[in-house]
Formats: sequence, structure tokens, C-alpha cells
Amino acid sequence: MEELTKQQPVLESSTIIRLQCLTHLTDYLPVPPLQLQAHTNPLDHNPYFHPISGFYLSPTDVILRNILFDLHTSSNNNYTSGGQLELAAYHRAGPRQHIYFDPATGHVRAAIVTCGGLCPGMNTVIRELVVGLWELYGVREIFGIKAGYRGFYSDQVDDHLPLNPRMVHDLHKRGGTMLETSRGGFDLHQIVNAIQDRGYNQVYIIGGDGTMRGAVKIFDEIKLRKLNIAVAGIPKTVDNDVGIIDRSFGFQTAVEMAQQAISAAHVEAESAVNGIGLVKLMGRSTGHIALHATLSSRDVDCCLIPEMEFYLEGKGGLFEFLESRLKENGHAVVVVAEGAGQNLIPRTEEQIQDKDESGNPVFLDVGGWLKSELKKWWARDHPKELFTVKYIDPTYMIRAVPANATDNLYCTLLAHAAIHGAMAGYTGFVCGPINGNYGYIPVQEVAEAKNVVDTNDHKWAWVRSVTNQPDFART
Ligand SMILES: Nc1ncnc2c1ncn2[C@@H]1O[C@H](COP(=O)(O)OP(=O)(O)O)[C@@H](O)[C@H]1O
Ligand SMILES: O=P(O)(O)OC[C@H]1O[C@](O)(COP(=O)(O)O)[C@@H](O)[C@@H]1O
Ligand SMILES: [Mg+2]
Repeated sequence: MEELTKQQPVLESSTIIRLQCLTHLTDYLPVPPLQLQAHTNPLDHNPYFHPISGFYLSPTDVILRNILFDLHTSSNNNYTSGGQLELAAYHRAGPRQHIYFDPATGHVRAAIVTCGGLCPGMNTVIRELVVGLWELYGVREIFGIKAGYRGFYSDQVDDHLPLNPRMVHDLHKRGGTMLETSRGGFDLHQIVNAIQDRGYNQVYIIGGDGTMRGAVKIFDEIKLRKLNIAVAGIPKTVDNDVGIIDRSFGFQTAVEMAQQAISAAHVEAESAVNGIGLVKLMGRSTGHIALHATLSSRDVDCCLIPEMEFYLEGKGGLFEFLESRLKENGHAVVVVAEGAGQNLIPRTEEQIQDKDESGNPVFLDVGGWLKSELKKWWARDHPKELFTVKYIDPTYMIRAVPANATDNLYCTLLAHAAIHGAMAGYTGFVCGPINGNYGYIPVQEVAEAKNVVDTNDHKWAWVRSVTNQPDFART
């Protein structure tokens, strides 16, 4: 192929920037109601900020979703049939010159809720939402909704907990969520009625894919009722399965914790005769934690993830591979994501149908099953040889810890991005890093996008080269 030189023209086509539509409260509220007046941003008078030109972002500040192109070809997805380069863009997150809530007149009443499973950093996001609202915008009415979506309409008085910076001061050092969380309990009308009755006009929703699907419905209902309420989503998932954003907070912390389990499995395996260390890691439908822990540990001989089918017996199967590893090294380490191999585990019809309160499938323990299959295999094929399987299941240990330094900083930026967006009158958005810059993404898009491991890409090839494991799909 001809080499691209400096002299050659690149990108001869014209370019269209397609800005993803972000809803502003003024888009659906009658104009001009008094409460939708624009106010100058109080950061203008904040002693710690000296807004200079370029400090405030405008609606024309955008981030491109895709930043990788093949300059030689017009055959990829970024080109329209007319040969034009079409680039999806999102509004950049950050403070705006004008805001549409006036904290000075006590006009802001914010609610914060955490939903779904735990994830390192949830408490940091809560902390930074409270401190940011209080310190940056002078908001004094901030409430924590207890125990997930159901807390909005619960009849427990203290399920709407008034929050202030003193109460959340040390929160970033603690795992979990001080607000408690839950699955299920989504009742749209009761939730929106409660938001309306309690007078909340900013709702910060911290949660994963399920939570964001709920947030879409809340946002739609709020628009239908023409309420002056901003809805901001903050994407949370230890599995890193939320799409569009670079990664989710807490993920790196979880990968770090997973390393400890893998190291322990490695020590146990190499200290036994024909020892296998087996580690089960979280990942309901995606294997990002298993993949990243495998790549960074280098002690792993085989990584099994939900995105890739595998089998045990016969040519190219797991047993054959482990047998060769045991012969070569005397030990082996297997990492399995909880959602992997579910179709191989015998189960009753009832177990197949089993769902948690949010409607997520309930899995059988792939680690326990694999351990028992490994033992049966060895006893059958090598009855006279020693064999040990040490199974480590650190499931909740990797997510019930405080966020590490990187994740803590990330949580702070996310919380501030959410606050700036809501104060500026944007609604129905999720904030998150896109190619390293923070943006506002329509919540609908986030609810639909899923981040799965692509077993055809370079990263998975890298996993295979590190582990040398079989390519189950292709043998
Ligand atoms: N399709 C949906 N519509 C409305 N609410 C949903 C939907 N899916 C999940 N939820 C609600 O979102 C919350 C969290 O969902 P869940 O799947 O448990 O966790 P996550 O948000 O972390 O993926 C639960 O209260 C659940 O009832
Ligand atoms: O036992 P719980 O609390 O339901 O959580 C287990 C699930 O949480 C997860 O980490 C995903 O949680 P989210 O969907 O809430 O992010 C899965 O990997 C796992 O199946
Ligand atoms: Mg989820």
C-alpha cells in the first residue's frame, strides 16, 4: 500500500459534526416562566475561581466520540453514503456562564440516590455532589435518598436524609454507599410523584445500566408533566459494562483488588503438586475485570469470560490445555468471570428463569462448578497422581473497598461535571469521560449502549498471547 506522506492530501471529503441532542429545561418548559431566568454563575464571585476567557464552556464546545480514522479509506462507518465524514459529538461538561437555578433565593433542592450493586467510589461521588453543590453553588437543601429508587416513595421519614459537607467529610475513605442501595423497587409514578411532592428540582442518579434505563423513564415522565426538574445520571458499574464512556469509576480499584486474589491463587498453585489456582471475578455479562486483571497480573494461564464460549473436554478444550500446562510448569492459574460458561452448567428450568429484583439473570457459581469438574477430570484420567484445586472467590471483596486515588479523582470530576450540567439547565444527561474529556451524553444513549469485550480485537489477542490459552471458538 502506498505510504501516506506529508504532501498527500488527507480527508478530501467534507465533514459533518453531528452534535448529540442534549435536552435543556427551556426546550420543554413554557417560555418564559419566572423560574427559568438565566442567572450569572456564582463562580464569578467565588474567591477560589477567577473565571477568565475560556473558563466557561459554551454549547459549541464539543468532544468527538470517535477519534480513530483510516485516512486512506472511505469505507468505514464514519462516512455517509455520499462520502461525507460524519462525526458524532457531545457537549463538553463543565461550568457555564449562565445557570438556570438560583441558589441565592433558595431555589435549589437536590436529591441524590444510589442504585444497583456496590462499586468503589460511590461514597466519593456522594461526597463530591454534596460539597460541590454547597461550596460552588451555595445550595443548602441537599437530600440523600435511602436504599435506591424505592427510597423516593418509601414512607420512612428518614429515607430523605438532609446532607451537608460536615456529614460527608470523610466519605471518600469508605467503601460502599452511605445512602444504601438496592435492586428492584422501580415504580415510575410513585418515584416522580415523590420527586414532585418533595419539591426536588435537581435529581442526581448514581447507577449502572439498569438504573439508567430507569432514569430515562423518570426523565420522560418529568418532561411529560412539564416539570422544572433536572435529571443527571452518574454512571456506576464495577463491571465496566457501560458504553460510550472511557471506563466506569471503581473499575481500576476492583482490578487492583483482583490482583491480590490472583497472586494468592498463584502461590497456592505453585506450592502444590499439579496445583490449579482458580479465581472467580465479577462480570455478569462482560469480562472486563477478568481481562484487565489477567493482563496486569501475568500469572494467569487461562481467562474465561462471558463473551467467549469455551468447552472442557476434547481437542482444544480446557482440560487438554491445563494438562499441558501442568506438564510444563507443574501448576496453572485460571481466572473465570462469573457470567462465563453459564450454558455449560446443568440447571433446572426454575434456575434458568431465576432473576434478581431488577430483572437481571441469577447465575450459578461457575467457579464451584469448574472446581468440581476439574477434580472429576483428574481423578478419571490420572487417578494415581496428586492434584489440587484451590478456588478463590473474592467477589464482594473487590467492590466493597474504598476507591483508589485515581478513582477518587475521577469520582470528583464526575460529580462536579454533573452539578455544572444540572445548574446550567441541562437535563436527561449522563456525564462521563469520552476520549479523555468529560462530556454530557443523553441518558437514552447510555441506557442502550453496552461495553463488551471484543474477542476479535487486539486486546483479546494480547490476552491470548500472555496466557497462551486455546482459541476455543476457532478450533
Ligand atoms: N428497564 C428498567 N426500567 C426501569 N428501571 C429499571 C430497569 N432496569 C433496572 N431498573 C432499576 O434500576 C435499579 C438498578 O438496576 P440494576 O440492574 O440492579 O443495577 P445497575 O443499575 O447497577 O445495572 C433497580 O432499582 C431496578 O429496578
Ligand atoms: O449480589 P449482587 O449485589 O446482586 O451483585 C452481583 C452483581 O453485581 C455486578 O457487579 C454488577 O452490578 P451492577 O449491574 O449493579 O453494576 C455483577 O458483576 C454481579 O452479578
Ligand atoms: Mg447492571
